[in-house]
Parts: sequence; C-alpha cells; structure tokens
Amino acid sequence: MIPTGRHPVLRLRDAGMSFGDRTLWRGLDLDVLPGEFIAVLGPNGAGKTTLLKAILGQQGLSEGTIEFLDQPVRRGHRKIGYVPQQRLMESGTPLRARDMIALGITGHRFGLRRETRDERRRIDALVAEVGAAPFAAAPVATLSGGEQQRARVGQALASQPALLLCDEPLISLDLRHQRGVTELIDAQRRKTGAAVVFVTHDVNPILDVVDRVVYIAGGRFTIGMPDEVLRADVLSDLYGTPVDVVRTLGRIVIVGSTEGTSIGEGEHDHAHHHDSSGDVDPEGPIR
Ligand SMILES: Nc1ncnc2c1ncn2[C@@H]1O[C@H](COP(=O)(O)OP(=O)(O)OP(=O)(O)O)[C@@H](O)[C@H]1O
Repeated sequence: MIPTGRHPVLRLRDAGMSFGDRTLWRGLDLDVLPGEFIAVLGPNGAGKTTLLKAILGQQGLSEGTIEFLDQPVRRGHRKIGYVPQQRLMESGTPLRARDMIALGITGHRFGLRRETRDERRRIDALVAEVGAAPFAAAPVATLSGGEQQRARVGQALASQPALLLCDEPLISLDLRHQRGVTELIDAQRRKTGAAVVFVTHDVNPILDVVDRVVYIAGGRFTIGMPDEVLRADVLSDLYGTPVDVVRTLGRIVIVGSTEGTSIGEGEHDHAHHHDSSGDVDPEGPIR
C-alpha cells in the first residue's frame, strides 16, 4: 500500500539524464514517501544504476532536480544507505562479518582505535537485527553470498537511513537467500519508515513487497503500481514493440519478440540475467 499524506523523502522533478545524444530518461517526476518500496525495472543499459548514482549525488542530472529531505542531493549523505550488488569477497580478505557491519558505524575510523562501548552496543544490535550473529566472527570471504548480503544490508542500515538504495542486491543469490534478504529489507522499512528504491532486472523476488514500479526502457519510463505497469499493453507501448506479460507459477515473465521471432531462455548475454530459478529471464528477450 502506498502511504499517503506524508512528506516525500525523495523528490525528482523533471529529471533527465543524457549522454551525448542518448537520453536514458527525461521528464521524470517522482515523490518517494517514507516507508515506500519502489522497484526500478528495465532492460540492460536502460539507466537504472545511473538513476541511483544521480540520487547518490555521484552523477549530475542533465536537467531537472533531485531533492533528498528537502535539500539538493549531495555525495556521502549519511541518511542514504546503499546496498550494492552481491559480489564475492576475495579469499584472504581479513574482514569479518561484524567488521563489515561495524564500518557503517565507525566508518573510516575502523582499525585506528577501539570501538567505544556505545559503538559496540550499536554494532551488536545491528548484527542481531540482520541475522548475522551466527557468522559474525567469520571472515566475510568464507561466507555464502546470502550471508555476505546480510552483512552489507547491516552496514547500509547503520546510519539509520531515511532512504535505502539497493542496486540488484539479490543477484546470484539462490531463492531462499533472495527471500531472506528481501524480507530483511522489507521488515526494516516497515520498522524504521525508511523508503526503499530497489533496482532489479527481475521483479519476482520482490513482487510481494513492492508498492510502485518505475519501469525504464528505450529512453522512456512509466510509473505505477505493479499491476498497472506490468501489463502487455503498457509495456508494449513503452518498448514500442509487442511485449507479452505471462503469469506462470506465481511469477511474472516478460517476453518480447524481435523481428517476429520469440526469444527465450538461452539468449541471455549478461551475467546477471541468469536467475537461480532457471526460468526465462524477464528482461532477456528485450534489448
Ligand atoms: N558517465 C557516463 N558517460 C557515458 N555513458 C554513461 C555514463 N554512465 C552510464 N552511461 C551509459 O548509460 C547507459 C545506462 O547505464 P546503467 O548502468 O544506468 O544501465 P542499467 O539500466 O543499470 O543497466 P544494467 O541492467 O545492464 O546494469 C549505459 O549504456 C552506460 O554505458
């Protein structure tokens, strides 16, 4: 459910992003409310990550404005948490799961001095919160992808963010860990009121928790509730080519056709287009 009558955490007005003569998106108006869960969907290269970078103040807009807590966005805002893509840590990395979470609280001071008692208490609470207690003392390189992602979520939550930006945090996780990490993020936004902007190429793992979808494709976008956006007519219009939205076994699969030929599984050329369920990738057919 979309919360109403509350002041937006994030406000985009007429926001546009172009590189040379290529427009990723423009005319983007979006108010993200406290506690709201927004999914950003779209094919490879649509501009999803670039949207997060713009919100993080790392990439200037070509036009328009972005405000976070009523101020123009800037780099390094403590009240924006960021959960990156799952990537396995190199073996030999001495960092323990608890250290990784602690970095969110002690920041650059890590390793230079002992934690204060208050910091230790807050870190322990976070470790428990994200379910990392059983592996808190283990080097992160020895943990599973799902365990590492829990630690990354813990780090991102350390500053009690008003906005949590997630960039494909479920990639390469199996279904159980996808669910675990999704439930963790969902529980946090309900408890703390943090808004979530979640970039993903596959909406299925988060379908139950999403309030609204921003679907970007071919320099255009559409925004609405999942049932309003994830429809054949809406996406065909957005892509400018016939697209079908197939609901099967509780999943949504988006299939397009190129030059009249249906493209299905096995056509994917992008590493993160292989989801662990083995289903046809929602975005794979559409380039
Ligand atoms: N600073 C930049 N200068 C020029 N082009 C850029 C810059 N940043 C991003 N792009 C281009 O913008 C496009 C969108 O990139 P982005 O990473 O936002 O896509 P995405 O939707 O996240 O894709 P994927 O699903 O593949 O991760 C890409 O073609 C990329 O090369």
